[in-house]
Amino acid sequence: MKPIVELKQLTKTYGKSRGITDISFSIEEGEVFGFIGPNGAGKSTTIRTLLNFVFPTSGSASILGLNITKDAKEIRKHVGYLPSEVFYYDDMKVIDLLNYSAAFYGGKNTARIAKLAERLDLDTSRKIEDLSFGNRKKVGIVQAMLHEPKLLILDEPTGGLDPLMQHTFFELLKEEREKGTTIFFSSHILGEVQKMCDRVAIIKDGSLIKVESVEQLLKNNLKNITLTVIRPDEFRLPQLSGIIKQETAGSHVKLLYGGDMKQLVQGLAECAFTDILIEEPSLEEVFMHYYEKK
Ligand SMILES: Nc1ncnc2c1ncn2[C@@H]1O[C@H](COP(=O)(O)OP(=O)(O)OP(=O)(O)O)[C@@H](O)[C@H]1O
Repeated sequence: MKPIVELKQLTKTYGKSRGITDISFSIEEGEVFGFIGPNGAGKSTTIRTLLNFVFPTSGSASILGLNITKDAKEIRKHVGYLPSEVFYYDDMKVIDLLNYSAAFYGGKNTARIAKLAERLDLDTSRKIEDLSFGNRKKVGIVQAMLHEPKLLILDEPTGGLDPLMQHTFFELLKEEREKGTTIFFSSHILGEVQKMCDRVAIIKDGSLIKVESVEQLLKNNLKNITLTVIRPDEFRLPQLSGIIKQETAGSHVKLLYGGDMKQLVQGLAECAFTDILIEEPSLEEVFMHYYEKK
């Protein structure tokens, strides 16, 4: 299958300030692809570079086989973009802004606008200046989706939406996915990524740490192990390379373990403990492991 988005060593520096360095990954058609990283990691910079709002310092990227700098105008026609912060001309009515956006894509899309607004409970007759932050976000969502783009790029899409609206929003995304739309969204909320995405790229300090399927990330053989011990202060674990983290809380010794299970069992055979609990770590713990590793 041909990638719909492809980044090759994409780098963007802002003067002396680091933006992103050597980012390479690709997104296949029809995928829901998550882009996750802590604040300042470089998610928005990557997205803004892809959409030609800022110019890459080096490297290249393509969307739908088109070059992000040379063919930016053509790319815009097929992409729906929701920025992390939405700014509008305040004295415009919502419906006028949305009609104006539809005209930009060469259509009217009246029925689609009305349907999306209804789903999101957005009153399009109101002036933008009268809208709350969350309602402005809804305007951005309708704007991104109204021309039924092949690719949706959403930068922190749920910020400002209440939980009920987040649910509706994800339902909308699922419907888009079923239609074959490719979705690329950045987030720092792990639950969202786990729920929605096929694959995920993890970014930290401007560099890509990992690209992995959500399923594989959770299967990465990391285990949470809790040992109940009789004398915590006297308890000594054997030196095992798979022990990533160890902490003692009361009579419990907790390990994050990522090594060979047989070695662990053999090592523990010498230890004094009364109970053992082996659990899958949460996606959050898996991510923290990657964030902390570099
Ligand atoms: N216009 C700019 N001028 C200078 N430096 C910038 C600019 N925009 C971003 N940066 C820097 O680039 C790095 C990446 O920032 P970016 O906003 O892309 O991160 P992010 O992952 O989107 O973070 P957040 O979740 O906080 O939005 C940061 O070090 C940031 O300070």
